[in-house]
Amino acid sequence: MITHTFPRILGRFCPQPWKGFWRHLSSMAPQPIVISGPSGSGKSTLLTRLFQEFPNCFAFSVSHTTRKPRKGEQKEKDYFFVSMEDFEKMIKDGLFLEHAQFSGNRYGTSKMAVELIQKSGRLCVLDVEINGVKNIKQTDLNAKYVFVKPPSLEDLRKRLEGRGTETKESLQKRLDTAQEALEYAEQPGSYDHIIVNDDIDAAYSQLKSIVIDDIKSLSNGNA
Ligand SMILES: Nc1ncnc2c1ncn2[C@@H]1O[C@H](COP(=O)(O)OP(=O)(O)OP(=O)(O)O)[C@@H](O)[C@H]1O
Repeated sequence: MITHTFPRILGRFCPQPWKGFWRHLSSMAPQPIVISGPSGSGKSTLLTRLFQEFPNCFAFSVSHTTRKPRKGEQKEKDYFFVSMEDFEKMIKDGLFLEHAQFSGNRYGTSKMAVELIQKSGRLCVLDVEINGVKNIKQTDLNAKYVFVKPPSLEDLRKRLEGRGTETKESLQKRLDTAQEALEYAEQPGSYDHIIVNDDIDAAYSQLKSIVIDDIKSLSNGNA
């Protein structure tokens, strides 16, 4: 029931980009949502549903990277492409919320990227792995931390196999990493909300209840 009535009520209030004008000081902006969980726990499935139900309300922050743009990638839409020298200067100046290195390239989420979204009148979503969560917690970003938990490691294995994206090695690597993420999530205070993604509809209702006040506050800011 809730699933069917919410979109009708809130769809009217969500800001359109052309209407969007940030009327609050950034300190009054809705909290960014940091979502984390083992690969295959269902983050993308849940977020896709949320973004579809509330179009123009959410946006992912754009990361900085030192890797070269791939064909079709757009500057400042897919990534902020920067040199290694500039990236390292940004680290030194404390401009990143979190950053990491993969295959010789650096990737990071800057404070500016989050602020740009807040100024556009959308709720910023950061989909990050466990180290990203730990790093962001060291900063002054006032975020909501949400963990998406699979019902069990066995379910997680089945889902990853069912998704058909993994080799035997990458599947095992993801399951090992999952164990670490689950242990961290069990520590008191690690997350504000833990969603057990057993039944997808129930998990989605829970996610929606976590962000619904923020969606309403966007509506008020743009009314
Ligand atoms: N509650 C659920 N019941 C059964 N299958 C599910 C459920 N939630 C998600 N799935 C399926 O599990 C698989 C993994 O989900 P998804 O790709 O959303 O995970 P993810 O956490 O975003 O992973 P990654 O971090 O690797 O992108 C998908 O095939 C999805 O359809």
